Amino acid sequence: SGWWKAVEPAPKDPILGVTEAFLADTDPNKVNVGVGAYRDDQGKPVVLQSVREAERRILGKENMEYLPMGGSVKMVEESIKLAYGENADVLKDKRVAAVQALSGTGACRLFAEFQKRFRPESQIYIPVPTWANHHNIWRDANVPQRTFHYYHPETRGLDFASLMDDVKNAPNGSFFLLHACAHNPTGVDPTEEQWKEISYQFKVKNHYPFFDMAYQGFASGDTDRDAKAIRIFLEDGHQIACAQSFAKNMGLYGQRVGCLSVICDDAKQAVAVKSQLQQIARPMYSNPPVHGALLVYSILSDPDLKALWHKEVKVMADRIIGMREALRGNLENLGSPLSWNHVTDQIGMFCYSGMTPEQVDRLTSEFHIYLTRNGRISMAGVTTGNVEYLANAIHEVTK
Ligand SMILES: Cc1ncc(COP(=O)(O)O)c(CN[C@@](C)(CC(=O)O)C(=O)O)c1O
Repeated sequence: SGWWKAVEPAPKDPILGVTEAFLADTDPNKVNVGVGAYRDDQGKPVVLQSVREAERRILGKENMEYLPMGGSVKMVEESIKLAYGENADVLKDKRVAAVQALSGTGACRLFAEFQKRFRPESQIYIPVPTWANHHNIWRDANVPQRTFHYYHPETRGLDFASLMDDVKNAPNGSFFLLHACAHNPTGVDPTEEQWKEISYQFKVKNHYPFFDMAYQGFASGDTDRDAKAIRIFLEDGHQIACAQSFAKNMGLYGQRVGCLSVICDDAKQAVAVKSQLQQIARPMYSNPPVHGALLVYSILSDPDLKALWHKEVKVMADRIIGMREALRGNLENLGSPLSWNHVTDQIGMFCYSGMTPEQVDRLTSEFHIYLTRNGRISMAGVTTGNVEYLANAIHEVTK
């Protein structure tokens, strides 16, 4: 007779469930290369110095008032400058409707709800593979999903030809989800030339580009370089939308700081669109949290803190690139019969190893190494201390 007796246990989240299993494991050699959260070479989480300095500066000065439904206007202004470039025309012309969001997830969800409300007949084309939660977000927003080719298993690279076929064959005016940089889970990004071709074809087809930029700065260490796809689409005159996250590039994971921006025809339309985004936020969470927004604003608006942050984000990116080289080198030194070039060709947080779910299961059961069953390795969890152990285990299950 219980009210909720029909409620079944939910399935484990394919990503966050890995962390739970890792934490439950008592083996001293256990390694977590599951969730995409940065760790230093000692395997410890990092709070950036720029963040600690920002905390010091706001200590005792922060109020506890409600933010507006659209969040911190000052933080949002800094955030879209980071995405679009300080001198972007769309900023000068005030054509960007932008609101603070609950990190990247919240920004994606706000857009999905906005898309459903104002383009009820639209669908969304999502790359294969993509971040697992993208499917949940557009499902819960009741936006029908289609897929488009992205990853090429044989080359472990981009299947550009098939991607372009799908872009050309989709109905005119289709919505596409694009990862701006550091594609999750494959680590495979289009080249600048390929982005230009994609942008051109989107013009021809009048497709709508929604960019999820969860790793700006984290991929190459350079925030402008990681925003290259967005800048190309802007130059070509596309009206894009962009979800930003400060979880990874500022290490503000649990502060839930992000931004959703939608480029409009003109300033008047941007005001209207922003007001509608706020209407969606109000019944969902009313208004976003203060603390993280103030940290982001403090860092991006202060030249010294911003310069320090740029240095720190490059240190994180460089450490990961170093671990890619180390992992590939160890695998090659072990005499692996497979090619591991993709470990260093891929970019950002993740290496899409190509291992099968069964091989992943063996890594976990025999070696206490935790990663998602699609073979994605969070390179941030690799250290000089565990890279040999990891390479040996991968070699054992793949040879
Ligand atoms: C492409 C992409 N978009 C958005 C997000 C959302 O992050 P945020 O809401 O914390 O800003 C992630 C995080 N993906 C992680 C790093 C964590 C997760 O799954 O939530 C991952 O391990 O894939 C992501 O990889």
